[in-house]
Amino acid sequence: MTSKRPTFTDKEALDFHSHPTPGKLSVTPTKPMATQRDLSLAYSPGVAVPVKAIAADKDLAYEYTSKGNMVAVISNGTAILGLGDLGAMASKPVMEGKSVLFKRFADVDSVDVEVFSNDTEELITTIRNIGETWGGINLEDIASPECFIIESRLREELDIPVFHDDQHGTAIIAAAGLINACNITGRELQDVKVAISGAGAAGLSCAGLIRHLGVRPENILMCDSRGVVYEGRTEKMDQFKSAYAVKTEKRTLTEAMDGADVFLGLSVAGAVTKEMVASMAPNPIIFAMANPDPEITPEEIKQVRDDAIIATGRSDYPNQVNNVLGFPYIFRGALDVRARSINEEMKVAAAQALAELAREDVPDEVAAAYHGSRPQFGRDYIIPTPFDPRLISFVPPFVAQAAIDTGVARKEIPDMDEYRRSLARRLDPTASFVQSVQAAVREKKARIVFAEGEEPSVVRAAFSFKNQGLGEPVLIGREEQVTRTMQQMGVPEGSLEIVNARLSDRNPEYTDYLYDRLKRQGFLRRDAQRLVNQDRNVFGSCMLKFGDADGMITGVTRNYDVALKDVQTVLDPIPGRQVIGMSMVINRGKTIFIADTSITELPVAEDLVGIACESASSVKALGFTPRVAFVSYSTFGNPMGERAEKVREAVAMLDARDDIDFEYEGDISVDVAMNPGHKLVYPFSRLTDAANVLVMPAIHSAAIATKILTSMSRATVIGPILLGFEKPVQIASLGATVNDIVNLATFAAFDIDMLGHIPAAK
Ligand SMILES: NC(=O)C1=CN([C@@H]2O[C@H](COP(=O)(O)OP(=O)(O)OC[C@H]3O[C@@H](n4cnc5c(N)ncnc54)[C@H](OP(=O)(O)O)[C@@H]3O)[C@@H](O)[C@H]2O)C=CC1
Ligand SMILES: CC(=O)C(=O)O
Ligand SMILES: [Mg+2]
Repeated sequence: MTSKRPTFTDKEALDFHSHPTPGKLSVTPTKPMATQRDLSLAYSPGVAVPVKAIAADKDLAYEYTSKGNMVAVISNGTAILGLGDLGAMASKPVMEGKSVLFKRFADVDSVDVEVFSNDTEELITTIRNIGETWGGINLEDIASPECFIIESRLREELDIPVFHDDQHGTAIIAAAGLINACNITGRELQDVKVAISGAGAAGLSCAGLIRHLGVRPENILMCDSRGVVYEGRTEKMDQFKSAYAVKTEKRTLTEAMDGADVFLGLSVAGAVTKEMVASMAPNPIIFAMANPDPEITPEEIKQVRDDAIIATGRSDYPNQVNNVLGFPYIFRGALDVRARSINEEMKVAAAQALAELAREDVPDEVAAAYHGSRPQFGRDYIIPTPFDPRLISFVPPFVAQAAIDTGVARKEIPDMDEYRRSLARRLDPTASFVQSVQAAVREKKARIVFAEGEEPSVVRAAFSFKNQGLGEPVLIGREEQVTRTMQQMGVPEGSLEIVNARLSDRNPEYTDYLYDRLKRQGFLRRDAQRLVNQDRNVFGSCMLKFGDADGMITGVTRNYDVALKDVQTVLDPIPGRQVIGMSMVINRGKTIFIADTSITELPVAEDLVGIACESASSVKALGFTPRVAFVSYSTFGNPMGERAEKVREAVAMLDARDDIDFEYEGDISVDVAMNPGHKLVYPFSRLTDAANVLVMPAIHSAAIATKILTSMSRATVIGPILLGFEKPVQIASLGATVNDIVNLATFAAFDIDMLGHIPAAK
């Protein structure tokens, strides 16, 4: 297969880490700190009450502090990834990264702690002394063999889970893959012969776990930089390797792999040759997991074998064996039962759960997370991918149950089904939603115009858009200027298409069209010519009109109204449809849509009907069931007023139509509409649940409400998404971030308008 390795420049990686705020983490309070009362409860004197309670019973820290959902990621930087000993400070980006993954995949709060010491005893003392304050400790990137001593001592001395991820995380995922690879090749674990390259943290832990799962000790040949770890060897041995030494005549990795069913690589790139692979048993299982480059590449393996099941630690080949599939979910399960440790049974439960999940049928919403292709259990899909949204609700219950069964849980889970549902609700819905839109867009390979092509943030967004496989960006601008910006951004020359409006051979055709459109509005031909040459929004819109591109993103350098006017110079609404702006607001597991946030200032009843039809159809196209509320300051006529009357008129107009296939209600105030229990007071309401589409009575209420949500809550706001134009154009707000631009470009490529809409008027 060809490498699909995601490409980014060093500058992009640095910018990602420094903008808009240095680092990847921040702390968010869970209590309001608004009033004097809040202050006296949160701090002195109120805080004295939980202090005394915890002093009397330390386990009450789980009730009154964040301990129960807080994991420390601790390192001294002596073995950072495959980069070696680069010190504690250099390990900070990785540790922050692990903390972010904890939050992203399992809603575990986490902070990184770097300890500036390479002394084993000092490290143990330091971690032990701060240990009990956390719900668990994830040790990371600490060199072997010290890591074994540090972890086992801390496990003895602390009453919380201490888990060295590089050992056990890796072992759990490798074991899950091995269980499934054996299943596919018809092998039993107790029969397989395994050669392992690497007798360090990861290699020895893998050997330990697969032994526990049934592989016979004498069938595991460990190799390190000196060859096979055999009984009687003295060179470069320690107590940890000795535990895996076997009686054998074999001395080299070449000999160990001869006839082996399974190879596990946890050593260094290039440790394995094609000849070694060729000598393995039929249908060999080859996990070359060294990072960032495997012991042998899948391409090399395929040159000598067509019957191998292959896995690597990387995301650009099928079957990624990486510990990110493990630690978030293992700790989630452990924390939820307030486990005192993570034991073998919990690790085995996690490995078996991961193996089982890969064998399950992949439903639609999961296929979306796999970039649109539906994986099927088999040689190229032996293990779920990290973005599988089922992981959060599938794996932790097995871990939690194993903790309960083995007596290390402080807490039971009374209702496992409810626990599973609550786990699913923890997942940030933005990420899954954006991913499913991205999956659809990747299939389309749309050509998207980035109209402000000389702007640094636009260049970066275009590069990111292309690298994520979302489509083909076209930058409008002067070549020398765009190229200079690309150089400053570290974007490789020639990697993005640039179109100079002034020099384009499409100008005469675009000018003819525009002149014909504007000639009765006081425009001369040369005015039209000037617009095409000089106005990038006009030129870009002409590209869409003539099919030279599929969508456009603009707005970063001009205010919304100006950009909109430029676009309207060239493009019309879809006949029978209304152009609207719809914002998507995602907060704490809930998604709502607000319209019209950008076009019609004071909508009359007909406009409100159009806004409702447009937004309901779009929301449906995005995979949601729309429940539309025509919101107002009044609820069902109380109090009456001029604006509320327009809203009531709009509802009556919809009532008179027979082509409306979505739920709607109004006039209704926001608090009533968004309360699923509102039927108790208004039993006649036609909404079957809380409204998720809020049609606002005027643009100012829509825009103000959305901005308040953005500023005052942790809500993620996408949009306004522009709907109803004959060609998909999206307008970002002035100074939009690279992420905002990419999101809106993705919506331009998605082209919701083409997905079937109810007309504004019948
Ligand atoms: N995919 C994943 O999720 C993970 C992958 N890894 C990868 O596994 C590898 C090892 O990591 P880790 O166990 O933490 O590191 P360690 O430093 O603890 O262990 C490395 C081991 O590799 C051995 N080794 C070095 N060179 C060779 C060679 N040429 N042939 C055979 N063995 C060799 C070392 O031998 P000796 O003992 O003689 O020095 C040592 O036993 C790294 O590449 C890392 O990226 C690690 C964690 C997770
Ligand atoms: C994946 C990981 O934890 C490592 O490479 O160290
Ligand atoms: Mg690591």
